[in-house]
Parts: sequence; structure tokens; C-alpha cells
Amino acid sequence: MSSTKPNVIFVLGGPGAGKGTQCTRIAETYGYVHLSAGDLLREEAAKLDSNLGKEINEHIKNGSIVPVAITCQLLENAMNNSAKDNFLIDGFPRNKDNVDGWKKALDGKVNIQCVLFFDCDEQVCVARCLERGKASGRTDDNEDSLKKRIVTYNESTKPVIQLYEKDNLVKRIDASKDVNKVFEDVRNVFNNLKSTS
Ligand SMILES: Nc1ncnc2c1ncn2[C@@H]1O[C@H](COP(=O)(O)OP(=O)(O)OP(=O)(O)O)[C@@H](O)[C@H]1O
Ligand SMILES: Nc1ccn([C@@H]2O[C@H](COP(=O)(O)O)[C@@H](O)[C@H]2O)c(=O)n1
Repeated sequence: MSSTKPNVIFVLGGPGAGKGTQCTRIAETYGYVHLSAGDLLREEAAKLDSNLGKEINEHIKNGSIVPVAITCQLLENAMNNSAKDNFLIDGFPRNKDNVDGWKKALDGKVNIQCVLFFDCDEQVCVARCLERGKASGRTDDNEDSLKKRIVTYNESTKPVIQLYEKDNLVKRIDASKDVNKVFEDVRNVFNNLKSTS
């Protein structure tokens, strides 16, 4: 991260809504650095042969949210290790603890440009994750974990999206369309985005 205040876009939506897929395309097209909180946690857990690694893996399998101090530190390290200034933060903030922890650590140090909300029907999300689960190797792309992930999304993440709606930051995108159509809508958002740095 350079000395200029970096731009941050939070990317939210249900499990399997297509956040990662669209972030990859946004990164290629608009030069943003894609930081997936879930990927960072999975990588960290794989590195750690410790209780902390086990704790992260348990949260992932149960679809519950890892304490923010861990996730926020991973995100902050990844931003500090990047030479770029535009970040897509995928899958964060996921609950009130995430919001509060982020504010404590980074409020005022970054510009939140918007919150991209990939809105997708629950059944479609579950079907996509189950299909992905045939090859993903993820411990949470199965029926049991998905039930829990959907509960976490409905009970903890939706209120976060509503919180940002009050600040007019949310750009809702219909994520049930096919990948190219969703990206057309994403492009509309980016073409109208004001640079705040
Ligand atoms: N618009 C789409 N139409 C159909 N399939 C899609 C679409 N977008 C993504 N997919 C597929 O659905 C699965 C989930 O997509 P992706 O990993 O991007 O979701 P995600 O929101 O990042 O999920 P998670 O939060 O669980 O990591 C992938 O197998 C992906 O190829
Ligand atoms: N802010 C976050 C983000 C993710 N997690 C945990 O990782 C799991 C997988 O996340 P994906 O975005 O890759 O689907 C998620 O279910 C949580 O257990 C988290 O704790 N905090």
C-alpha cells in the first residue's frame, strides 16, 4: 500500500453468489487487487499447525465467523504488502464484529468507495456451492455446512448490508443472471464510480 489513502470496495452476498468469480474479472479489467477474506483464512489455517489453525477450520466448516482481530490483521497485512492502492475486499465485513473491528483498525485510513452486493436467491446459491463442491475440496461446500452458512448470511451479514444501505454505499447487482450478464451490470457500477482518492 502506498502513502496515498487506498480505495476499498467491500464485496458481499450469499455463499456461492459469485463474488469471487466477479472479483477476478474486476481485478483483470479495472486493476483492483482482489483480497478474499475466506481465502486468506483458509491459507492461514493451512500454514498453522496450532489451535488457532484448528479454530479457523472449525469456523469455516460450521459457517461461523472467525473473530475479527484475526481476519482484519490478515487483510491489513495483505494491503500493506501490495504496491497498489485499489482493493476489492471479498467476503468482509460479514457481521457486526467485523464492522467494529475494521473501524477500530482502519477507519479513516482508507476510502470505502462502495459495497458491491451480489444478490442471489438462496436455492441458486446452494446449488452453485454444491456443484463447486464436486471439485473445490472445500470443507464447507456440502449440505450440512451450507445450511449453517445460509443462517449466518441471513442473521449476521444481511444486517451489515442494511447498515451500509443507510450510508447510500450499496450497489446491488442481480447475481442470478449468467456470469457475463452479471459482469455487464458490474461494469455499469464501475463506469459510474467516482474516484475518491
Ligand atoms: N453468474 C453465475 N452463474 C452460474 N454459476 C456461477 C455464476 N457465478 C459464479 N458461478 C459459479 O458458482 C460457484 C460459486 O461462485 P464463486 O466462488 O464466485 O462464489 P462466491 O460468492 O465467491 O462463493 P463463496 O462466498 O462461497 O466463496 C462457482 O463454481 C462459479 O463458477
Ligand atoms: N470475514 C470473514 C470471511 C470468511 N470467514 C470464514 O470463511 C468461510 C468461507 O468464506 P468464503 O467467503 O470463502 O465463503 C466463512 O463461512 C467463514 O467461516 C470469516 O470467518 N470471516
